[in-house]
Amino acid sequence: SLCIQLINPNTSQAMTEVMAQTARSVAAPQTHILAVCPEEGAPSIEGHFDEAIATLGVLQQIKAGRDAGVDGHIIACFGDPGLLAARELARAPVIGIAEAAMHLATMLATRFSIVTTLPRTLTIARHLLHQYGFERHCAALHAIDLPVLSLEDGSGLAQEKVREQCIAAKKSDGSGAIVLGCGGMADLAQELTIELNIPVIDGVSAAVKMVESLAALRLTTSKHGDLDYPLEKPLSGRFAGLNLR
Ligand SMILES: NC(=O)NC1=NC(=O)NC1=O
Repeated sequence: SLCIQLINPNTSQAMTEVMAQTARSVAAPQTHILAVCPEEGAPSIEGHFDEAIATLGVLQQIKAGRDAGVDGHIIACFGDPGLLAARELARAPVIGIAEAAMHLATMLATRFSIVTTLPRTLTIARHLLHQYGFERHCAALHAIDLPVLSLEDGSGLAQEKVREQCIAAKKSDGSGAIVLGCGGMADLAQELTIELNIPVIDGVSAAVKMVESLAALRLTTSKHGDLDYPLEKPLSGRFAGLNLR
């Protein structure tokens, strides 16, 4: 059996639960989802500053998962915060939900659109497209202009805005698939795929299946070169716990 550590980099338990439920709904029968979030940090991640704060918590969770011997780690925030640092620390695969969703979209359509939360996080999504080499595959990016935690306020307003933006994107962007740009949207993808009749992709689900695939192929994070374990040095104070030895 497989154990996949699902890390919500923000500290909102409700969002962790939404992702965990979606992850478990697509996981293979023998796959266990261990859903965690940092003990301290930001309740939502909505910019470069929040991502910097969240990265320490992500690394602490990666270390804990590594010590627990998990078979893979998922960074479940659309900025993929700390992804490469996490890959240095980890032995098992580390998948970010943005890269996972983007990869799947490129296998299903020649162009995809992204629907995310606040306009200021569009820049972060653009940076990831550049980093992953998907700029030419992304036709357009849209924001619902609501904060991340509006997805958890129970009003359904954010969910309706996501739906409206997806419908508009399908009509206007000339893209054949849509990537949902927030971990908190994980539970919306399947219904929207049916209603819009195009692939609407959630990165949490995509990442679960990618970790399962990599595990089945016995492929793990390369430790040759820049993703080798961090050089050993006396980390001090709150960072001491990140020493691998
Ligand atoms: N673009 C985003 O909404 N990123 C996110 N912030 C969070 O706290 N979780 C996300 O997925």
